Amino acid sequence: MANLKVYIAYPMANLKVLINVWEIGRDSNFWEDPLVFKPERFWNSKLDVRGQDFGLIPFGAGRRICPGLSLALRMVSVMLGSLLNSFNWKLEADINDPEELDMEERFGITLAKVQPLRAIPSLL
Ligand code: HEM
Repeated sequence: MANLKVYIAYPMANLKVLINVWEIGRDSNFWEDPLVFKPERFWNSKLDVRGQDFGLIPFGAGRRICPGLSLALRMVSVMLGSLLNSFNWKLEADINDPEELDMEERFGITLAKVQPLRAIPSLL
C-alpha cells in the first residue's frame, strides 16, 4: 500500500483533507519505474480503481467518490476503442517517435500538458 500523502487545511474551522494523488502516482515505494509510461503494468494487476486501493484512486474514494465511476469505466474503453477502430491517427507535426513528445506538465489544480497533445484523425 502506498503511503497516503495527506495535506490538512483549516479554512474557517472546517477541517479539509487533501490527498496528493499526483505524488502517490510517482511513489517509487509503490510503483516500479513510476515515471515510465508502462500501461502493461496493469495487465495482471489486482488493483481496484473503485476507491479500495489507495495506490490508484482516479475516481477518488469514500463518501465523495465519483458517482459516474461505473458509467466512465464502461464508456472510456468503448469510446477509445471506437475512435481507434474508425480512424487512422497520426501525431501533429509528423512526430513518428512518441519519445519525441514534449511531456512537460503545467502546475495547477488539475494536471495539464504545457504542449497539448494533438492527434490528427484521417479516414481509413
Ligand atoms: C474517466 C472519467 C472520470 C473520472 C476519472 C472521474 C473522476 C472523478 C474524481 C476524482 C472525483 C472527485 C472524487 C472525490 O472528491 O474524492 C469525481 C467527482 C464527481 N464525478 Fe467523476 N470522473 C469521471 C467521470 C464522471 C462521469 C461520467 C460522471 C457523471 C455522469 C461524473 C460525475 C461526478 C460527480 C457528480 C462528482 C462529484 C461527486 C461529489 O462531490 O460528491 N464523473 N470524479
